Amino acid sequence: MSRRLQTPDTEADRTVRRILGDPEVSGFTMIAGAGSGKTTSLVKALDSVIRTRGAEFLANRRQVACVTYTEIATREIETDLALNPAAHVSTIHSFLWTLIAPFQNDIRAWARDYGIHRLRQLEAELADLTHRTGPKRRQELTGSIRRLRHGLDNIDEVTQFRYGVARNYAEGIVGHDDILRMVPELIRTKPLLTQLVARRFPLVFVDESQDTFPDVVAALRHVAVQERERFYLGFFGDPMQRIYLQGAGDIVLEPDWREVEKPENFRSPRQVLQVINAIRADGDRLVQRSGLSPEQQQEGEVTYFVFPADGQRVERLDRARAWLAAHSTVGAWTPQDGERTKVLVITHRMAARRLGFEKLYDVFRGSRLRDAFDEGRAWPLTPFLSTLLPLTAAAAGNRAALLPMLRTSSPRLQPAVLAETPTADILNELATGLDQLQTLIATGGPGTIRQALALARDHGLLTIDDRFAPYLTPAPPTETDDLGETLIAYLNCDVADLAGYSEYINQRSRYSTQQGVKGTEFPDVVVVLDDDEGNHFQFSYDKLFGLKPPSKTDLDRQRARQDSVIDRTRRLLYVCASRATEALAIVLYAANVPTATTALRRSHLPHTSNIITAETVDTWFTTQPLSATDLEVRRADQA
Ligand SMILES: Nc1ncnc2c1ncn2[C@@H]1O[C@H](COP(=O)(O)OP(=O)(O)OP(=O)(O)O)[C@@H](O)[C@H]1O
Repeated sequence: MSRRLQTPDTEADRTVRRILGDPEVSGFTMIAGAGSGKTTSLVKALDSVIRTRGAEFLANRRQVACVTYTEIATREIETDLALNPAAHVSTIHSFLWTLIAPFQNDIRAWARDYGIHRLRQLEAELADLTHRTGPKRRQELTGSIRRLRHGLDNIDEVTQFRYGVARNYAEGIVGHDDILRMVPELIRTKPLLTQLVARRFPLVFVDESQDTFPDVVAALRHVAVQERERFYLGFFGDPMQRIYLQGAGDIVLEPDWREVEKPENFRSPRQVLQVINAIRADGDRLVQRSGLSPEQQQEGEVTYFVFPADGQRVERLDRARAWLAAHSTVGAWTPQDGERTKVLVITHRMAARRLGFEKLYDVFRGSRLRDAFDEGRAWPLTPFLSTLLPLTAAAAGNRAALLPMLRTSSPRLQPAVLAETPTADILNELATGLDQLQTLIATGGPGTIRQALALARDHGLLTIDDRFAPYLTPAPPTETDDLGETLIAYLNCDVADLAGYSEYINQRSRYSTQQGVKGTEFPDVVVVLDDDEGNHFQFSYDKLFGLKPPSKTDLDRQRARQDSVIDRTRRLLYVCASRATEALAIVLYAANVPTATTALRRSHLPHTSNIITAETVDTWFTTQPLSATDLEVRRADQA
């Protein structure tokens, strides 16, 4: 039985089971703090539905749906449920696609309408440009208009629409953003679809509801209201853990929904719980108490470091970890302890340097794809992350997985092509392409990203996004726009660097972004507070600790009780600090160390009486034999 299912039931779990069977209730929200066991309760609720209604669902081709925020969460919950076929666990995009995929004509009609609407918008923008607008924006708009027109001209030829990251109607690809717009809209406007959702998925549970898109929440609410007798909706979330600006935040209850409380915390040791309650005191003031008995709850450990924000950040962080390994009474921190320690960074430079993708980082840092790069969803990287790297990994170790993967990615394995070309020829061509791709990735070198994409396109391993087309020719354009410059620089990078980036984005390295760490937990956590020379506009630890004055916009927003950069940063710190199950280290990089040290001491944060400085760590470090130093930490990271 899974770890989550083995935990003792809480009052909340019993309440959920009771209201799942109550005809007067058609939904609930479980809004509770970090580590309160929301995901655990979600798994238990799924398990309860499977046990009570699983056989009936399977006989009628129905399932209980669980919508998660990340692929990693999907895999975890599926494992907890032993892949039970009565449950459908998926990310929001994939769930929405499951709902709409059978309605190919509706997809075509929607895509045509939306395409025409978007085309008008782009054409109007182009017409409104004045001579003061630079040539780059004009080129970008012209390119978008040309691609969209091409898509609309060919949309009637598409035999089967598929779901991909970037929109390409000519190839039948509906993009990520389209799905988020299209499916909620169709659910709300097509009564038949509303009924079918309820019939196919009589219960839908949504995890991380605070970050779920408001349109999706509204569409599910619409189904709940329209199909009240047949449909049940459960939301699990925590507004204090909202990371994304577009998240739904609080969920307003319908009259027949219930609010299930879960006041305990089962994850944090005593000192860490004091820290996260203190962070939350400046937010919604929710105070958690431990759900464990005094004997079960550990004391834990919290350590603060304040270091200068200079060129020595990475080295100092290594030394801090070595220092912790030598001084900590709780955490391990040492390289030998493998997976125990997670370092949470807000920008990626530190991880990029250590994991060997600094060139990629630099390419995207200056581009408007920067946020998407940070979150692992920049479209130029998608061919590698979602197709080519998994394909080469499967070719090396799990060949049985290859064909199903190629069936999804390869345009040569689509029914229309298969009907005209001998399958053996197609498979040979794909195998040759894969062999060459493996060799290219193993060899690497400048410009191999361009070579790998051209190779994948020529051998039909995947459909290449239209936007690459001008840059994959032997003579790419010399005059181009911002995006073009980013693409050229990206294509000139080394394909071997993508491995480190992929490890990182998929949370398989020792580093993780603070934005991407929700829902997880680790024994020892280092939270790096670094505004990285003030370039990350959504978050600012300097503003949170009063080291930098709020801007006029921040003040206006605060006065209007709107979400400000300070609120967002506080929530980010809350998410990060609450990941530690044993020991927490907070490393603040500051322009002025004495001021930052004083600010930290004066903050509400507990255990700040002994803040470790760079001098303390450096002095200790110089007296250490080499084996205890950062070299060991560095070697373990690279391994
Ligand atoms: N009833 C329980 N008894 C003991 N431990 C529990 C119980 N429920 C959850 N836990 C443990 O507490 C930790 C946090 O649980 P879980 O991840 O479900 O919380 P969460 O509320 O989803 O967390 P977060 O929102 O912070 O990601 C896990 O290690 C889990 O095994």
